Amino acid sequence: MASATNFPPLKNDLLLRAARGERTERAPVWVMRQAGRYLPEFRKVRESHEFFEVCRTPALATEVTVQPIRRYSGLVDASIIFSDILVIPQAMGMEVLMNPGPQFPDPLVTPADVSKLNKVVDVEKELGYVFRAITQTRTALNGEVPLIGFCGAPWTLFAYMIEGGGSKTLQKAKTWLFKYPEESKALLLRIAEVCVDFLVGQVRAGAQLLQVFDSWAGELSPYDFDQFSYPTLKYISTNVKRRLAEEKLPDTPMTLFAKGANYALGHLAQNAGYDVLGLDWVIDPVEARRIVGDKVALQGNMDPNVLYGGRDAIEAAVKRMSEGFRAGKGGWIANLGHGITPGVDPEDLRWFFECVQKYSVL
Ligand SMILES: Cc1c2[nH]c(c1CCC(=O)O)Cc1[nH]c(c(CCC(=O)O)c1C)Cc1[nH]c(c(CCC(=O)O)c1C)Cc1[nH]c(c(C)c1CCC(=O)O)C2
Repeated sequence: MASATNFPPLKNDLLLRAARGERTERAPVWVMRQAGRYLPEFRKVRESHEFFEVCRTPALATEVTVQPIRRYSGLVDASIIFSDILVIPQAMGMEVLMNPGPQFPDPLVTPADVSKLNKVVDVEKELGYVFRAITQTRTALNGEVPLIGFCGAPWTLFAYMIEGGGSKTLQKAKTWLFKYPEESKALLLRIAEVCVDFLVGQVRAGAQLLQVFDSWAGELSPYDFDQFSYPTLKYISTNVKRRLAEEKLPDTPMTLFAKGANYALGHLAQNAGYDVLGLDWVIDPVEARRIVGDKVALQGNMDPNVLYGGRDAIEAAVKRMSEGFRAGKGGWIANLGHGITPGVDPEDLRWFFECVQKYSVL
């Protein structure tokens, strides 16, 4: 396997220091989905290339990953590789379309359908294009900011694979959990194994921080999260860290964004094995810090819709968020509480970055 070394030296390590729990001089800032449709330069690339074509073509993935770094040069402190969480179901043998949301023409209906998935997933073969995109992007970034790699969490991917796309109730995926708990746990573990190989490969290719997106964690009761999602999240952090050490790869900080699972914050901080917990906007920063103690860094958590409220609203929200996170101990990475949406004016996002730079100073 290709091992990427000798990248340009990193000039801005705020993100990595905050992820390790340091109270940095100001908060590093980036936003989830920062490479996306709110940017005209992204829409331009998408005019002539399908979504998954961009993911699979390292030169295009590099270009769109770097777009927000170029536009907001000096204001944004991290890049995240352009890809999607659904590349894992694809690697496992499922077809996924994006039109405009995700759609699986042949979702898993009953546990018998699991036999249709690839028995063994060779991530180098199936997802090598992500690794090549990471290596190219890391070179193109020229050390300006660190590069984040990511994957979807097993529960969220399981839900997509069974629902066949987005869903309001997750009725089909939950039917599996409650009707076929053992088969569900076995499939969740299979997905987790692919996540581990995929994340380790991303570090080998040049990713400097890893984020796991459990976007649908909040749909589970605390008990069911503990039964079905938590064990796979723990499995991922334990095995990624073990493998990185064994393979003498850099010890890489890991972020867990378990959206809506604020009921589990204390437990996750104590036991899940992640360096950073991502927060949605439904929890107050001071309260979140009180719950997690100084065990982890926190990331988040402005409501993405504040970006539609105009400059004064953005400034007031950033000021309040900064005061909350900076009042407590530990590291803080400023971000939104979920992805930025397509209708945001890029100049309003610039203002958000400027406000973070102003108000997060210690
Ligand atoms: C659930 C989920 C998905 N994908 C992802 C998640 C977890 C985060 C979350 O909860 O939002 C993660 C993701 N998707 C994308 C990234 C790229 C990196 C970045 O954050 O800039 C990342 C980290 C690109 C994308 N992934 C997608 C787009 C838009 C598609 C397009 O370009 O036409 C982008 C930029 C498509 C996508 N992909 C997915 C959905 C539901 C959709 C359609 C809805 C939407 O557009 O927001 C699945």
